[in-house]
Amino acid sequence: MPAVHVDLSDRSYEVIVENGLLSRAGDAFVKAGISFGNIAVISDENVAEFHAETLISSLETAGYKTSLHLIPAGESSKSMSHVESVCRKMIRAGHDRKSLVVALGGGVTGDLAGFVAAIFYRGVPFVQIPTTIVSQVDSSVGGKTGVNVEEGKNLVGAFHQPRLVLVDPETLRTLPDREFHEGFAEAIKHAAIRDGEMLADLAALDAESRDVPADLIARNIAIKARIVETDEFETLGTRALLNFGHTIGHGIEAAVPYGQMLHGEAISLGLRAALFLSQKYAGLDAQHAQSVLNLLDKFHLPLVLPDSISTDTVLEKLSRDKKFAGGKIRFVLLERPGVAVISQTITQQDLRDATEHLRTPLS
Ligand SMILES: NC(=O)c1ccc[n+]([C@@H]2O[C@H](COP(=O)([O-])OP(=O)(O)OC[C@H]3O[C@@H](n4cnc5c(N)ncnc54)[C@H](O)[C@@H]3O)[C@@H](O)[C@H]2O)c1
Ligand SMILES: O=C(O)C(=O)C[C@@H](O)[C@H](O)[C@H](O)COP(=O)(O)O
Ligand SMILES: [Zn+2]
Repeated sequence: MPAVHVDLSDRSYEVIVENGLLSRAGDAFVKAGISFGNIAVISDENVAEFHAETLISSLETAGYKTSLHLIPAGESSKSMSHVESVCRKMIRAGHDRKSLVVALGGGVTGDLAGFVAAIFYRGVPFVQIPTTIVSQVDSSVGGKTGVNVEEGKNLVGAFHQPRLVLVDPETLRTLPDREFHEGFAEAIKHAAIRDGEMLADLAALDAESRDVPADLIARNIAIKARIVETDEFETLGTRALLNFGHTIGHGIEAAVPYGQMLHGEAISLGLRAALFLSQKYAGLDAQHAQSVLNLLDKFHLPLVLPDSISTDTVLEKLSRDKKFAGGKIRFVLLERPGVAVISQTITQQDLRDATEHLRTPLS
């Protein structure tokens, strides 16, 4: 049973990765010492249809009292208005500062439910039960919670670590193909910045099989956990490495109505742009850049920016990126597989050139 300990002093927690874990969630809660009797399960309409009953019956069998709160599926639900509506429904269902929030779903549900937990009655604990590749390899760990606004991605939120993360890879079986493949952009990101060997393992993986090895998920979580442990609140800079591909990626994701381009799809484009600048400024050789592009392509991820998305809009959306300080952006570049660095010298013109580069067909 792979498990990853996330060591953050009094905010430390376990991430357990195990096939079939959803139906044993109640026991896992008891084992983890979760004593809050009143649980608000937050999920989206798609995920709830497949997985809410299994979770709720396991929690209730273990003695927990639950209520279920649904948001519509998709990125446009990651908004302040849905945060308010979920909070108000939880109050009406009798939840208070002694309640626990459980996020059952992908990154949208996890980010929103985590933010609800951060502010509900000024803060209650929460547990992540991720059901997409994005959320299992990335978003359920690390404590970044929040919502999007019209002006840009994730611009309102809070750091709030979960108490426990339960990953059941079998839940991936019900995920549609597009949503399954998009998540590999984050795994490829982790491999690129910290684990060159994982690039080869991902290249050897059957991109169409839903039997995603628990070990592969756990390796991704461990990469993220080790980085988060060094810089939980992204004040020192090391955590920004996890933003590889996200500067232009977030600009693209926010340049179209939320949900039109999935997070992993936008990050795939953002990774191509970052590889372009890495070749120019960080000495990344063309062969290594091409191997990352081939991997993104293998998981059917987009690599060419549609003409309908204007470079000016992408640049305007990314101008509010949280990594801008004093007019300079911390931009993540790859030197070689497994080794990423943060540059402070990327200019507006570089960002424009890299976005324009995305219009060229792959060589
Ligand atoms: N907090 C972080 O560190 C972090 C990291 C990465 C991404 N994110 C955020 O995560 C979000 C993207 O997450 P996502 O890609 O998981 O999107 P998502 O949560 O919208 O899930 C994608 C789609 O799959 C459906 N779905 C989810 N699990 C399912 C299942 N098991 N079976 C059937 N359908 C299922 C959902 O209903 C949705 O329609 C973005 O908002 C991104 O900014 C956050
Ligand atoms: O956890 C992090 O740190 C990450 O950067 C992980 C990213 O995959 C994720 O998309 C995150 O939400 C981006 O963070 P942001 O601070 O740029 O919004
Ligand atoms: Zn991401």
